[in-house]
Amino acid sequence: MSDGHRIVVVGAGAFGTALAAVIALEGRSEVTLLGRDPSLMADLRADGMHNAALPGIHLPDALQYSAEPEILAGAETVLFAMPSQAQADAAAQFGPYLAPGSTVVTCAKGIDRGTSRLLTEVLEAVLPHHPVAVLSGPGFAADIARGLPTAMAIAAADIAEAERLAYAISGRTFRLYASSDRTGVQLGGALKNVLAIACGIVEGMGLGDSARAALIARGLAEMSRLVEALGGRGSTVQGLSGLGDLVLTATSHQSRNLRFGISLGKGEPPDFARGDLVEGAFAAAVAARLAEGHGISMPITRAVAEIIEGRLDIPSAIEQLMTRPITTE
Ligand SMILES: NC(=O)C1=CN([C@@H]2O[C@H](COP(=O)(O)OP(=O)(O)OC[C@H]3O[C@@H](n4cnc5c(N)ncnc54)[C@H](OP(=O)(O)O)[C@@H]3O)[C@@H](O)[C@H]2O)C=CC1
Ligand SMILES: O=C(CO)COP(=O)(O)O
Repeated sequence: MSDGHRIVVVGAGAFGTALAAVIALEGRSEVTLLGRDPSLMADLRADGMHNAALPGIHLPDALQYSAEPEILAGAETVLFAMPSQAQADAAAQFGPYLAPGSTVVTCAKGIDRGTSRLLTEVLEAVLPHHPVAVLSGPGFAADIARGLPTAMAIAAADIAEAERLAYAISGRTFRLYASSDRTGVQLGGALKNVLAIACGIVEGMGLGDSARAALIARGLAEMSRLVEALGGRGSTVQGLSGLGDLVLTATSHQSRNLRFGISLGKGEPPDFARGDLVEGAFAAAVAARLAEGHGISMPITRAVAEIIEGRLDIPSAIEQLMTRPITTE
């Protein structure tokens, strides 16, 4: 039975559809998936399946679909599940329809490229009268939508708000842990994508699993330095968003960021058969710029950014990383 909490998930891609499906499966909150394409939403309603984003996965009967932004007026909580670089536009587009005081949760894993700002800052600038929370952590959309056990983090400035959201969104297969560190939780998601690309390069070049483990551990140190520099808690990235998500995406071929890195490592053009979104390819340069601006060392992130921009070849990047001055851990 629903507790009467109403949630709208905006963005009918893989993650938005999976989140809406898993919330509907539990039935604790009423949930509507809001997409921009009316014909897609009509097809989802008719077929109970999103063949483009989540092929072969049945969506729960309780899930409702809409292409009408007016539906937002009835929601206490709104999840923004579009890509990072679309979050500012989405806030401008959907903001006027939001119910007063409703909470907006960014579910994207990235940093705004145009402004180098965190997504919470981007959303707060456009939606100053709405609390802004962050959902991030390890979980592939297909696993979540299939009802496989998954755990993620949800962060709000007010921990009581994070706990309220965790309860409203969690279910038997999808478990959210509450946090008050929005900076740590969102940077954990954004930066792990950059490190997954690095691990893909290592895999594509056949450099071995030991190199991958070193990247994961040293990458985690980079993450926590940037989190602290931007006012978060370094220890946050030792949790689900950060280490948890890095282990997942640095090792699973389901990850688009890992697959992109593998292509780079093999010297092949990336295979974007379905126009795959590779968030780390946007985040690398922004994170490297932020690190430089704050005077902190993020050599792996910087190398990934320079490789993607074509300013550094992979053998030189490896040489640079391996010949840095010997230091303490
Ligand atoms: N896929 C996954 O396993 C996971 C993804 N994420 C994160 O979720 C985010 C989205 O990824 P994912 O769902 O995979 O991406 P997809 O490419 O599958 O879907 C993105 C969706 O965003 C919609 N969209 C784009 N711009 C806007 C806009 N301005 N307003 C409303 N909707 C918009 C698109 O709608 P349209 O079709 O109308 O253009 C599309 O449906 C990323 O940041 C990703 O890192 C997080 C965890 C897991
Ligand atoms: O963030 C994800 C799982 O937690 C999805 O990773 P990719 O975007 O690399 O596919």
